[in-house]
Amino acid sequence: MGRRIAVVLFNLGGPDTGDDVQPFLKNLFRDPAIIRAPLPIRWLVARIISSRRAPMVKQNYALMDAGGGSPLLGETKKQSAALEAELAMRLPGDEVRCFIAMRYWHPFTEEAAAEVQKWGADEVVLLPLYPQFSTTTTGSSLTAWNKAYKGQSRTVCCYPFEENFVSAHVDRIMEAWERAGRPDQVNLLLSAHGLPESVIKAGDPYQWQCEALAEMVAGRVPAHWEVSVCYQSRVGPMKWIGPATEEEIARISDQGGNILIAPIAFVSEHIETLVELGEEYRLVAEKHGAASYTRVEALGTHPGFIATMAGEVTQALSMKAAIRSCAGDRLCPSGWSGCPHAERKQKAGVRITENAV
Ligand SMILES: C=CC1=C(C)c2cc3[nH]c(cc4nc(cc5[nH]c(cc1n2)c(C)c5CCC(=O)O)C(CCC(=O)O)=C4C)c(C)c3C=C
Ligand SMILES: [Fe+2]
Ligand SMILES: [Fe+2]
Repeated sequence: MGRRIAVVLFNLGGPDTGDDVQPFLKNLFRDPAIIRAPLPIRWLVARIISSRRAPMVKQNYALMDAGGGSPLLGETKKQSAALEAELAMRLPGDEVRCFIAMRYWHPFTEEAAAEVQKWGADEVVLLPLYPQFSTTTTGSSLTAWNKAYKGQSRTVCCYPFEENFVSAHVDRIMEAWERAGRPDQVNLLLSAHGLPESVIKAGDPYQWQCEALAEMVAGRVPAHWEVSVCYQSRVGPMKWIGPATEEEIARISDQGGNILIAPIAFVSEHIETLVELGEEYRLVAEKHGAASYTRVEALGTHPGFIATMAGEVTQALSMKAAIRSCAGDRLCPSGWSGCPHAERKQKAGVRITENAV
Protein backbone atom coordinates (compact mmCIF):
# COMPACT_ATOMS: atom_id res chain seq x y z
CA MET A 1 0.00 0.00 0.00
CA GLY A 2 1.21 3.51 -0.78
CA ARG A 3 2.14 6.20 1.70
CA ARG A 4 0.00 9.11 2.85
CA ILE A 5 2.18 12.12 2.11
CA ALA A 6 1.31 15.55 3.50
CA VAL A 7 2.99 18.52 1.83
CA VAL A 8 2.72 21.58 4.04
CA LEU A 9 2.99 24.90 2.21
CA PHE A 10 4.33 27.67 4.44
CA ASN A 11 3.30 31.21 3.65
CA LEU A 12 2.82 34.51 5.43
CA GLY A 13 -0.98 34.82 5.23
CA GLY A 14 -3.00 37.95 4.74
CA PRO A 15 -6.23 39.46 6.06
CA ASP A 16 -9.49 38.06 4.63
CA THR A 17 -11.33 41.39 5.01
CA GLY A 18 -10.57 45.00 5.94
CA ASP A 19 -11.55 44.24 9.55
CA ASP A 20 -8.81 41.62 9.76
CA VAL A 21 -6.01 44.03 8.81
CA GLN A 22 -5.22 45.26 12.32
CA PRO A 23 -5.29 41.83 14.08
CA PHE A 24 -3.23 40.39 11.21
CA LEU A 25 -0.60 43.12 11.68
CA LYS A 26 -0.64 42.52 15.44
CA ASN A 27 0.12 38.82 14.89
CA LEU A 28 2.99 39.75 12.58
CA PHE A 29 4.62 42.23 14.93
CA ARG A 30 4.22 39.90 17.93
CA ASP A 31 6.47 37.35 16.26
CA PRO A 32 9.91 37.26 17.94
CA ALA A 33 11.40 36.44 14.53
CA ILE A 34 10.19 39.87 13.33
CA ILE A 35 10.56 42.03 16.46
CA ARG A 36 13.53 40.81 18.44
CA ALA A 37 12.58 42.18 21.84
CA PRO A 38 11.45 40.49 25.06
CA LEU A 39 7.79 39.55 25.36
CA PRO A 40 6.11 42.44 27.21
CA ILE A 41 7.89 45.02 25.00
CA ARG A 42 7.08 43.07 21.83
CA TRP A 43 3.39 42.85 22.65
CA LEU A 44 3.22 46.54 23.44
CA VAL A 45 5.11 47.47 20.25
CA ALA A 46 2.83 45.15 18.24
CA ARG A 47 -0.26 46.84 19.64
CA ILE A 48 1.05 50.32 18.94
CA ILE A 49 2.43 49.66 15.42
CA SER A 50 -0.58 47.61 14.30
CA SER A 51 -3.12 50.22 15.31
CA ARG A 52 -1.07 53.09 13.83
CA ARG A 53 -0.35 51.25 10.59
CA ALA A 54 -3.74 49.62 10.01
CA PRO A 55 -5.69 52.61 8.58
CA MET A 56 -3.10 53.30 5.85
CA VAL A 57 -2.54 49.64 5.02
CA LYS A 58 -6.32 48.98 4.94
CA GLN A 59 -6.62 51.49 2.08
CA ASN A 60 -3.97 49.58 0.14
CA TYR A 61 -5.70 46.24 0.70
CA ALA A 62 -8.93 47.84 -0.56
CA LEU A 63 -7.21 48.65 -3.89
CA MET A 64 -7.00 44.94 -4.74
CA ASP A 65 -9.91 42.91 -6.00
CA ALA A 66 -10.08 40.75 -2.84
CA GLY A 67 -12.98 42.02 -0.72
CA GLY A 68 -10.79 44.44 1.26
CA GLY A 69 -8.37 41.66 2.21
CA SER A 70 -5.42 39.88 0.63
CA PRO A 71 -5.55 37.71 -2.50
CA LEU A 72 -2.69 35.63 -1.05
CA LEU A 73 -4.76 32.69 0.22
CA GLY A 74 -6.62 32.35 -3.09
CA GLU A 75 -3.33 32.44 -5.02
CA THR A 76 -1.75 29.92 -2.63
CA LYS A 77 -4.74 27.58 -3.10
CA LYS A 78 -4.18 27.63 -6.88
CA GLN A 79 -0.51 26.72 -6.36
CA SER A 80 -1.48 24.02 -3.88
CA ALA A 81 -3.97 22.43 -6.33
CA ALA A 82 -1.43 22.51 -9.18
CA LEU A 83 1.26 20.96 -6.97
CA GLU A 84 -1.11 18.26 -5.71
CA ALA A 85 -1.96 17.31 -9.33
CA GLU A 86 1.73 17.26 -10.33
CA LEU A 87 2.67 15.10 -7.33
CA ALA A 88 -0.22 12.69 -8.00
CA MET A 89 1.39 12.11 -11.42
CA ARG A 90 4.93 11.78 -10.08
CA LEU A 91 4.02 9.53 -7.13
CA PRO A 92 1.21 7.31 -8.53
CA GLY A 93 1.43 4.70 -5.77
CA ASP A 94 1.01 7.24 -2.97
CA GLU A 95 -1.74 9.51 -1.72
CA VAL A 96 -0.48 13.10 -1.65
CA ARG A 97 -2.33 16.01 -0.07
CA CYS A 98 -1.21 19.64 0.22
CA PHE A 99 -2.02 21.68 3.32
CA ILE A 100 -1.64 25.44 3.63
CA ALA A 101 0.00 26.75 6.82
CA MET A 102 -0.10 30.55 7.10
CA ARG A 103 2.00 32.27 9.74
CA TYR A 104 -0.11 35.32 10.61
CA TRP A 105 -3.67 34.60 9.44
CA HIS A 106 -6.03 31.71 8.62
CA PRO A 107 -5.43 28.90 8.00
CA PHE A 108 -2.82 29.24 10.76
CA THR A 109 0.13 26.86 11.07
CA GLU A 110 -1.53 25.34 14.16
CA GLU A 111 -4.72 24.65 12.17
CA ALA A 112 -2.71 22.98 9.40
CA ALA A 113 -0.81 20.86 11.94
CA ALA A 114 -4.10 19.65 13.45
CA GLU A 115 -5.42 18.78 9.95
CA VAL A 116 -2.27 16.83 9.08
CA GLN A 117 -2.44 15.01 12.41
CA LYS A 118 -6.13 14.15 11.83
CA TRP A 119 -5.43 12.90 8.29
CA GLY A 120 -2.77 10.56 9.66
CA ALA A 121 0.14 11.32 7.34
CA ASP A 122 2.97 8.77 7.05
CA GLU A 123 5.34 11.41 5.63
CA VAL A 124 5.29 15.16 6.08
CA VAL A 125 7.24 17.52 3.82
CA LEU A 126 7.47 21.18 4.82
CA LEU A 127 7.74 23.37 1.74
CA PRO A 128 8.06 27.16 2.11
CA LEU A 129 6.59 29.44 -0.53
CA TYR A 130 9.65 31.56 0.21
CA PRO A 131 12.37 30.50 -2.24
CA GLN A 132 15.14 32.11 -0.17
CA PHE A 133 15.66 31.13 3.45
CA SER A 134 15.19 33.83 6.06
CA THR A 135 14.91 33.48 9.81
CA THR A 136 12.01 35.99 9.58
CA THR A 137 9.90 33.86 7.21
CA THR A 138 10.70 30.14 6.77
CA GLY A 139 12.59 30.08 10.09
CA SER A 140 9.58 31.54 11.88
CA SER A 141 7.16 29.07 10.23
CA LEU A 142 9.44 26.15 11.16
CA THR A 143 9.42 27.24 14.79
CA ALA A 144 5.61 27.48 14.77
CA TRP A 145 5.29 24.08 13.02
CA ASN A 146 7.63 22.32 15.42
CA LYS A 147 5.62 23.66 18.36
CA ALA A 148 2.30 22.58 16.86
CA TYR A 149 3.00 19.21 15.20
CA LYS A 150 3.74 16.04 17.11
CA GLY A 151 5.73 13.86 14.75
CA GLN A 152 8.57 13.73 12.24
CA SER A 153 8.76 15.93 9.19
CA ARG A 154 11.17 16.66 6.35
CA THR A 155 12.05 20.23 5.45
CA VAL A 156 12.86 21.92 2.15
CA CYS A 157 14.68 25.01 3.43
CA CYS A 158 15.16 26.90 0.15
CA TYR A 159 15.45 26.54 -3.60
CA PRO A 160 16.80 29.83 -5.01
CA PHE A 161 19.09 28.23 -7.61
CA GLU A 162 16.87 25.37 -8.76
CA GLU A 163 17.04 25.21 -12.56
CA ASN A 164 13.28 25.31 -13.32
CA PHE A 165 12.85 28.12 -10.82
CA VAL A 166 15.54 30.29 -12.42
CA SER A 167 14.23 29.68 -15.94
CA ALA A 168 10.61 30.36 -14.87
CA HIS A 169 11.79 33.80 -13.71
CA VAL A 170 13.54 34.44 -17.02
CA ASP A 171 10.39 33.33 -18.85
CA ARG A 172 8.17 35.78 -16.93
CA ILE A 173 10.73 38.56 -17.53
CA MET A 174 10.79 37.93 -21.30
CA GLU A 175 6.94 37.85 -21.34
CA ALA A 176 6.92 41.30 -19.71
CA TRP A 177 9.53 42.57 -22.19
CA GLU A 178 7.20 41.50 -25.05
CA ARG A 179 4.33 43.35 -23.34
CA ALA A 180 6.53 46.43 -23.03
CA GLY A 181 6.99 46.44 -26.84
CA ARG A 182 10.48 44.85 -26.82
CA PRO A 183 12.53 47.98 -26.06
CA ASP A 184 16.22 47.59 -26.94
CA GLN A 185 17.58 49.37 -23.90
CA VAL A 186 16.25 47.85 -20.68
CA ASN A 187 16.86 48.37 -16.95
CA LEU A 188 15.84 45.17 -15.23
CA LEU A 189 15.22 45.64 -11.52
CA LEU A 190 15.08 42.44 -9.48
CA SER A 191 13.18 43.47 -6.39
CA ALA A 192 13.04 41.45 -3.17
CA HIS A 193 11.33 42.16 0.17
CA GLY A 194 13.87 43.97 2.34
CA LEU A 195 15.03 43.11 5.84
CA PRO A 196 16.50 45.14 8.68
CA GLU A 197 20.29 45.27 8.31
CA SER A 198 20.59 43.88 11.87
CA VAL A 199 18.90 40.63 10.76
CA ILE A 200 21.54 40.11 8.05
CA LYS A 201 24.35 41.05 10.45
CA ALA A 202 23.04 38.34 12.81
CA GLY A 203 23.73 35.75 10.07
CA ASP A 204 20.52 35.55 8.02
CA PRO A 205 21.43 34.15 4.55
CA TYR A 206 18.41 35.70 2.73
CA GLN A 207 20.27 38.59 1.07
CA TRP A 208 23.09 36.32 -0.07
CA GLN A 209 20.57 33.93 -1.66
CA CYS A 210 18.64 36.79 -3.34
CA GLU A 211 21.80 38.28 -4.82
CA ALA A 212 23.20 34.97 -6.03
CA LEU A 213 19.85 34.24 -7.74
CA ALA A 214 19.92 37.71 -9.30
CA GLU A 215 23.35 36.95 -10.80
CA MET A 216 21.99 33.76 -12.33
CA VAL A 217 19.02 35.59 -13.84
CA ALA A 218 21.30 38.39 -15.11
CA GLY A 219 23.39 35.79 -16.91
CA ARG A 220 20.36 34.61 -18.89
CA VAL A 221 18.78 37.86 -20.13
CA PRO A 222 20.22 39.83 -23.10
CA ALA A 223 23.78 40.80 -22.22
CA HIS A 224 23.35 44.54 -22.91
CA TRP A 225 20.49 44.93 -20.37
CA GLU A 226 21.38 46.64 -17.12
CA VAL A 227 20.39 44.41 -14.22
CA SER A 228 20.32 45.33 -10.56
CA VAL A 229 18.95 44.00 -7.27
CA CYS A 230 16.94 46.17 -4.90
CA TYR A 231 14.80 45.83 -1.78
CA GLN A 232 11.23 46.99 -1.20
CA SER A 233 8.56 47.18 1.54
CA ARG A 234 10.58 48.78 4.31
CA VAL A 235 8.73 49.03 7.63
CA GLY A 236 9.73 50.97 10.75
CA PRO A 237 12.60 53.27 11.69
CA MET A 238 15.50 50.76 11.59
CA LYS A 239 18.13 50.72 8.86
CA TRP A 240 17.14 48.20 6.14
CA ILE A 241 19.29 46.61 3.48
CA GLY A 242 19.48 48.46 0.18
CA PRO A 243 19.40 49.85 -2.35
CA ALA A 244 15.73 50.69 -1.88
CA THR A 245 13.58 49.77 -4.89
CA GLU A 246 11.89 53.17 -4.87
CA GLU A 247 15.24 55.01 -5.04
CA GLU A 248 16.48 52.79 -7.86
CA ILE A 249 13.29 53.49 -9.82
CA ALA A 250 13.69 57.25 -9.32
CA ARG A 251 17.36 57.13 -10.38
CA ILE A 252 16.74 55.11 -13.54
CA SER A 253 13.61 57.10 -14.42
CA ASP A 254 15.61 60.34 -14.18
CA GLN A 255 17.76 58.91 -17.00
CA GLY A 256 14.63 58.05 -19.06
CA GLY A 257 15.10 54.27 -18.83
CA ASN A 258 12.72 51.47 -19.79
CA ILE A 259 12.11 49.69 -16.49
CA LEU A 260 11.17 46.05 -16.14
CA ILE A 261 10.58 45.23 -12.49
CA ALA A 262 10.47 41.62 -11.34
CA PRO A 263 9.72 40.21 -7.86
CA ILE A 264 12.35 37.62 -6.98
CA ALA A 265 11.40 36.72 -3.41
CA PHE A 266 7.59 36.59 -3.82
CA VAL A 267 6.04 33.73 -5.74
CA SER A 268 2.46 35.02 -5.85
CA GLU A 269 0.53 38.22 -6.38
CA HIS A 270 -0.42 40.17 -3.25
CA ILE A 271 -0.25 43.65 -1.77
CA GLU A 272 3.53 43.95 -2.27
CA THR A 273 3.38 43.13 -6.00
CA LEU A 274 -0.05 44.46 -7.03
CA VAL A 275 -0.10 47.68 -5.03
CA GLU A 276 3.53 48.49 -4.21
CA LEU A 277 5.17 47.44 -7.50
CA GLY A 278 2.03 47.77 -9.63
CA GLU A 279 0.74 51.15 -8.49
CA GLU A 280 2.91 53.07 -5.98
CA TYR A 281 6.24 52.61 -7.76
CA ARG A 282 4.63 53.12 -11.18
CA LEU A 283 3.73 56.65 -10.02
CA VAL A 284 7.36 57.21 -8.95
CA ALA A 285 8.57 56.08 -12.40
CA GLU A 286 6.09 58.37 -14.18
CA LYS A 287 6.96 61.35 -11.98
CA HIS A 288 10.68 60.90 -12.70
CA GLY A 289 10.20 60.50 -16.46
CA ALA A 290 10.79 56.79 -17.14
CA ALA A 291 10.36 55.90 -20.84
CA SER A 292 8.30 52.90 -19.69
CA TYR A 293 7.56 50.90 -16.53
CA THR A 294 6.44 47.27 -16.80
CA ARG A 295 5.77 44.94 -13.89
CA VAL A 296 6.84 41.33 -14.33
CA GLU A 297 4.19 38.91 -13.02
CA ALA A 298 4.89 36.70 -10.02
CA LEU A 299 5.50 33.02 -10.81
CA GLY A 300 2.05 31.90 -9.57
CA THR A 301 1.30 28.55 -11.21
CA HIS A 302 4.01 28.81 -13.88
CA PRO A 303 4.70 25.15 -14.86
CA GLY A 304 8.40 25.65 -14.13
CA PHE A 305 7.62 26.75 -10.59
CA ILE A 306 5.23 23.85 -10.00
CA ALA A 307 7.95 21.51 -11.33
CA THR A 308 10.45 23.11 -8.92
CA MET A 309 8.23 22.42 -5.93
CA ALA A 310 7.31 18.89 -7.05
CA GLY A 311 10.99 18.06 -7.63
CA GLU A 312 12.02 19.39 -4.23
CA VAL A 313 9.29 17.34 -2.52
CA THR A 314 10.14 14.06 -4.26
CA GLN A 315 13.85 14.56 -3.59
CA ALA A 316 13.20 15.40 0.06
CA LEU A 317 11.27 12.14 0.36
CA SER A 318 14.13 10.10 -1.03
CA MET A 319 16.80 11.63 1.24
CA LYS A 320 18.17 10.28 4.47
CA ALA A 321 18.69 13.76 5.89
CA ALA A 322 15.62 15.52 7.28
CA ILE A 323 16.46 18.85 5.62
CA ARG A 324 17.40 19.75 2.05
CA SER A 325 18.13 22.78 -0.08
CA CYS A 326 18.03 22.76 -3.88
CA ALA A 327 21.70 21.72 -3.79
CA GLY A 328 20.88 18.71 -1.60
CA ASP A 329 22.77 19.70 1.51
CA ARG A 330 23.94 23.09 2.78
CA LEU A 331 23.80 25.86 0.19
CA CYS A 332 24.94 28.84 2.23
CA PRO A 333 28.62 29.71 2.62
CA SER A 334 29.94 29.27 6.12
CA GLY A 335 29.41 32.29 8.32
CA TRP A 336 25.70 32.51 7.56
CA SER A 337 24.79 31.23 11.00
CA GLY A 338 21.04 31.64 10.35
CA CYS A 339 21.18 28.82 7.77
CA PRO A 340 19.19 25.87 9.17
CA HIS A 341 21.81 23.37 7.95
CA ALA A 342 24.72 22.61 10.23
CA GLU A 343 27.99 24.26 9.18
CA ARG A 344 30.12 22.12 6.89
CA LYS A 345 33.22 20.78 8.54
CA GLN A 346 36.50 21.57 6.83
CA LYS A 347 38.31 18.24 6.51
CA ALA A 348 42.06 18.32 7.00
CA GLY A 349 43.78 19.03 3.68
CA VAL A 350 40.54 19.03 1.67
CA ARG A 351 39.16 22.28 0.33
CA ILE A 352 35.39 22.20 0.40
CA THR A 353 33.56 24.46 -2.02
CA GLU A 354 30.86 26.04 0.09
CA ASN A 355 29.20 28.05 -2.62
CA ALA A 356 27.06 25.81 -4.79
CA VAL A 357 26.22 28.53 -7.35
C1 LIG B 1 10.45 37.22 1.22
C2 LIG B 1 9.37 37.40 1.88
C3 LIG B 1 9.19 38.27 3.06
C4 LIG B 1 10.11 38.72 4.00
C5 LIG B 1 11.60 38.44 4.08
C6 LIG B 1 9.38 39.53 4.93
C7 LIG B 1 9.93 40.19 6.02
C8 LIG B 1 9.28 41.16 6.77
N1 LIG B 1 8.00 41.66 6.58
C9 LIG B 1 7.71 42.64 7.50
C10 LIG B 1 6.50 43.35 7.61
C11 LIG B 1 5.36 43.20 6.80
N2 LIG B 1 5.22 42.36 5.71
C12 LIG B 1 3.94 42.47 5.22
C13 LIG B 1 3.40 41.81 4.14
C14 LIG B 1 4.01 40.78 3.46
N3 LIG B 1 5.31 40.34 3.62
C15 LIG B 1 5.56 39.29 2.80
C16 LIG B 1 6.75 38.58 2.66
C17 LIG B 1 7.91 38.80 3.40
N4 LIG B 1 8.07 39.53 4.53
C18 LIG B 1 4.34 39.04 2.06
C19 LIG B 1 4.15 37.93 1.08
C20 LIG B 1 3.38 39.97 2.47
C21 LIG B 1 1.98 40.13 1.91
C22 LIG B 1 0.90 39.60 2.80
C23 LIG B 1 -0.47 39.81 2.20
O1 LIG B 1 -1.31 40.41 2.86
O2 LIG B 1 -0.76 39.38 1.10
C24 LIG B 1 3.21 43.42 6.01
C25 LIG B 1 1.74 43.79 5.82
C26 LIG B 1 1.53 44.83 4.80
C27 LIG B 1 2.02 46.17 5.27
O3 LIG B 1 1.69 46.58 6.41
O4 LIG B 1 2.75 46.81 4.53
C28 LIG B 1 4.10 43.88 6.98
C29 LIG B 1 3.82 44.88 8.06
C30 LIG B 1 8.85 42.76 8.33
C31 LIG B 1 8.93 43.74 9.48
C32 LIG B 1 9.83 41.86 7.89
C33 LIG B 1 11.18 41.57 8.40
C34 LIG B 1 11.65 41.84 9.59
FE1 LIG C 1 6.77 41.26 4.88
FE1 LIG D 1 21.27 27.66 3.90
